[in-house]
Amino acid sequence: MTAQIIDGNALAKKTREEVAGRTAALKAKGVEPHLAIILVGEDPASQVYVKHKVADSEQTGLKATLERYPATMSEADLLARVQALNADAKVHGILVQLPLPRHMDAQKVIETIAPAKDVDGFHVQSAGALLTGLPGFWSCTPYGCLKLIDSIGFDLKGKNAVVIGRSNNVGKPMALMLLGRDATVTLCHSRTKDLKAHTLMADVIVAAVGRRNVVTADMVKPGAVIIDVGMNRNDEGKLCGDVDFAGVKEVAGWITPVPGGVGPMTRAMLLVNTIEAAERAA
Ligand SMILES: Nc1nc(=O)c2c([nH]1)NC[C@@H]1CN(c3ccc(C(=O)N[C@@H](CCC(=O)O)C(=O)O)cc3)C=[N+]21
Repeated sequence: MTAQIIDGNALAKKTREEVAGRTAALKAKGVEPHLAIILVGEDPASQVYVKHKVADSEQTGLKATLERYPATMSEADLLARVQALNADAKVHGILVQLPLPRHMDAQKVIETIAPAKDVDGFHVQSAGALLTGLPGFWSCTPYGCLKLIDSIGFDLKGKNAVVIGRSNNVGKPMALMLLGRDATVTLCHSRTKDLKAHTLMADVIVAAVGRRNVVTADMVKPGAVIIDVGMNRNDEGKLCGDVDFAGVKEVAGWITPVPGGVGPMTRAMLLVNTIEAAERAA
C-alpha cells in the first residue's frame, strides 16, 4: 500500500484564491488589507521565509510592507515600532519574524502586538482564545495542518490523534484544535515513554519536533494520516521533515511531503488571518 500525498502547495493555492476574492471585496469597499512584517537582523532562513510571505501577499492583492532593522536595534525601539503599527488604522496585521536577536525578549515583543492584529496567533490572548473557544487568531502552522486534514475529507470525531512536540506555537495549539474537533488527543514529547506504543494507536499523527526520522514505518498504523511539520536538512543539505517519508508512505493512508506540505499552508493561513483581521476592522 502506498499513501496518497496531501498536496500543500495545491491547497495553499486554492486558499490564496479565496483570500484574493475576499481582498477584492474589501478593496471595493475602499479598505486595503495590509500586513506589516518586521524582520530584525540577517538570519538567512528568516530572509527567505519573509520574502515568501511578501510574495504570497502580493499575489492575493493584499498589501504587505516589510520593515527591516539591524540586529543591533534596541528592544525599546522595536516595541515603539510595534506600538506605532498598533495605532495605525491602515495596518490590519502585524508579524514580527522569529527568532529575534538574543538581546530581545521575544514574548514581550509579541505581547505588545494588539491582539486584533496578531495574525501569527502568538499573543497570550490569542492562545487563551483558542483554549477557551472564544474568537481569536489561531497559530498558522497548526491551523494549516487542520486544513490539510480537512482537505482529504477526514472526520476527526472520535479518532485517535497523536501530536509529537509540545511547543507553544505548534504542538500545544495543534492538540487543542484536534480536541475541538472531538478527536481523542495524546500530546507526546521528549519525555514520553514508548512513543511507538502511542503512535501505533493513532489514526492521525502530527509530527512537530524538529528532528529527522522521529516517525518511522514501524511506528505507524496502516492507513493513518501523517502530517509532517518538520523543517530539517538531511546530510545532503536537502529539506526534510520529522517523518521518514520513504518508509512511512508505504504504511500510511495519507501523508504530507516536505517541502510542499505544511510550509505553504502555514503561509496561506497567515493570509487568511490577515484578511479576517481586515474584515473585522472594516
Ligand atoms: N513570527 C513568525 N511566524 C512564523 O510563522 C514563523 C516565524 N516567525 N519564524 C520561522 C517559522 C518557520 N515558518 C515557515 C513557514 C513556511 C515555510 C515554508 O513555506 N516552507 C516551504 C519550503 C521553503 C524553502 O524552500 O525553504 C515548504 O515546506 O514547502 C517554512 C517555514 C514560519 N515561521
